[in-house]
Amino acid sequence: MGIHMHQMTGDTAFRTRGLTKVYGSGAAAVHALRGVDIDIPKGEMVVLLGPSGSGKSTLLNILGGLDDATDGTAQFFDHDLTAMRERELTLYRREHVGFVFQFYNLMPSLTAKENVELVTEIADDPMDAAEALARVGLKERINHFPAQLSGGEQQRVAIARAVAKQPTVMFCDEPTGALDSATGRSVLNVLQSVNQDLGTTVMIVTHAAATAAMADRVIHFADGGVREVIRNTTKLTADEIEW
Ligand SMILES: Nc1ncnc2c1ncn2[C@@H]1O[C@H](COP(=O)(O)OP(=O)(O)OP(=O)(O)O)[C@@H](O)[C@H]1O
Repeated sequence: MGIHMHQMTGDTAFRTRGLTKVYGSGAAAVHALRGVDIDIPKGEMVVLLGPSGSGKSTLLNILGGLDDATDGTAQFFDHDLTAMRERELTLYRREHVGFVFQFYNLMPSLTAKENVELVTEIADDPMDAAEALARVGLKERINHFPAQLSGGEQQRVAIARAVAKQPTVMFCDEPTGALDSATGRSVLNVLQSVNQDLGTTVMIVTHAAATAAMADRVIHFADGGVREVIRNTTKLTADEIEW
């Protein structure tokens, strides 16, 4: 496989087979993933639900190239993530992946625009930082520092930062976990528009079960495995879901 992965053949963004993750060993071993088989078509909005400790974040971290698997395979289009070395995973993350976490991870000493520019400066074909911030509704706030922004606004800066690199996929781990319901709704609205307008595949791990109504596909996790996958025939908008 080449260093650059611009060629992405097929319509399946992710395919895992027997994906297994064991942390530690011996008596202390934790089986976080016990043989996960999933297929995620490109362009979908996917929501992962399940009890605490069921393996959702572990799956997201492996698909995002942040962690390695113990066994099994995880394909990103026709590239095998589980066969990649650290350097290839770094390039995969840089070129294709946007991350959004519960706690926004913004640099406090940088403005909203500068926080986004941290990413656009190293991306291949980035969106203009101001444009990314306008897309998440922060046109008037680009020169504010994180401490001058609300939680929801800070999360939208984090989303703008992820979106600005024009990633193939966005992984969001509890993106609304620290937000009240109205603010959470505005963040989901932004993620929905990224998925619909830019065609970005979006995967959201959440404890907010109502979010499932926005998804194309809902994956229910339990005990390190997939318990059920539901495909929604109709989707609600972020404004329509009930919290
Ligand atoms: N770095 C690690 N070292 C050891 N065990 C870990 C590590 N990361 C996760 N685990 C364990 O793996 C299991 C799965 O954790 P994971 O974070 O994937 O679950 P989750 O479904 O995302 O949970 P939550 O909803 O609480 O975030 C848990 O038992 C957890 O304690």
